[in-house]
Amino acid sequence: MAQVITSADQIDFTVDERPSMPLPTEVLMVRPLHFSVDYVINPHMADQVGKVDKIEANNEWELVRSLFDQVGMNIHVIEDQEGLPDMVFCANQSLPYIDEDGNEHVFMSIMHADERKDEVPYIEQWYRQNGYKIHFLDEDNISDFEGCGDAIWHTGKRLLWGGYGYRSSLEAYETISDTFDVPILALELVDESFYHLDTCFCVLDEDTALIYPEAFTNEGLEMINKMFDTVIQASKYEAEELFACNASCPDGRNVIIQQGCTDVNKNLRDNGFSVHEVSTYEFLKSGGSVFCMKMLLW
Ligand SMILES: NC(=O)NCCC[C@H](N)C(=O)O
Repeated sequence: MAQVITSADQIDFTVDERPSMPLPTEVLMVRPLHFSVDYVINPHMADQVGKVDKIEANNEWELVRSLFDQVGMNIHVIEDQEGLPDMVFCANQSLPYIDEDGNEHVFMSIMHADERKDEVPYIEQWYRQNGYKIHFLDEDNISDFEGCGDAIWHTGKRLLWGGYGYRSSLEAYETISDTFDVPILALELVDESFYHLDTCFCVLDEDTALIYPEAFTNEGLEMINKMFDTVIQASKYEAEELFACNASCPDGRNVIIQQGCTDVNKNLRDNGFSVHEVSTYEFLKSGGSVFCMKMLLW
């Protein structure tokens, strides 16, 4: 039965009580040969049309890839497509899941912007080739859902966080919760610079999150504070200009993050995390950084 939770008083379990889910071991990445800013679908892209340095972008992408490799993840690479300049952001076209019997499932996204809709079948093809059970949302009743841009697994737990408001609809989470049989803690996003949950919320381990508080409602903040023992807060500068919260911590220990997030990085180290900085400046021009440049899988 679907359980979509929108306020702290509806949460009738603790994180410890949720069944465990294996940590991801695999990473899917899309090589950005055709990456550019060709249109404006989020505030970060304004004034950046035509301004991507493609060679630099490829160098940055290689360094992101090598960091995931260094922290022990297995990497799978597919090629992007001409005419789909945002395909590199492969957190967005799907939401994968591993069930208690070890079967792999995926929900395919309904992209909010027309410009990105054609990315989804290419990613779907990869899942098909790799034996996933593929699920679809009902496009007649659900207007949009942008995968792990908005739907983020609680590290090591059968528990999902779901952002909504700009790119994903709250209704999508009913179907997902029902199909995957997991509760979903739904967080409304209220600042368009933080248009995906992964721009303002990063689960670091079972007990720790990194957030930009101003992107949420009070109800949302109460849920976050109820479920995490430690909540690290990013400043407006590090969150908005450097995408600090778009970091990735695939193993609950190593954090891969845009270069220069000085205050956040100190906080991460003080809390026992290993910090790996990387430049994603070319991708920031499009409104993305480390987290959205990959998909974590099992
Ligand atoms: N934050 C993410 O998960 N993805 C970044 C997507 C950037 C892309 N230009 C977009 O606006 O959809």
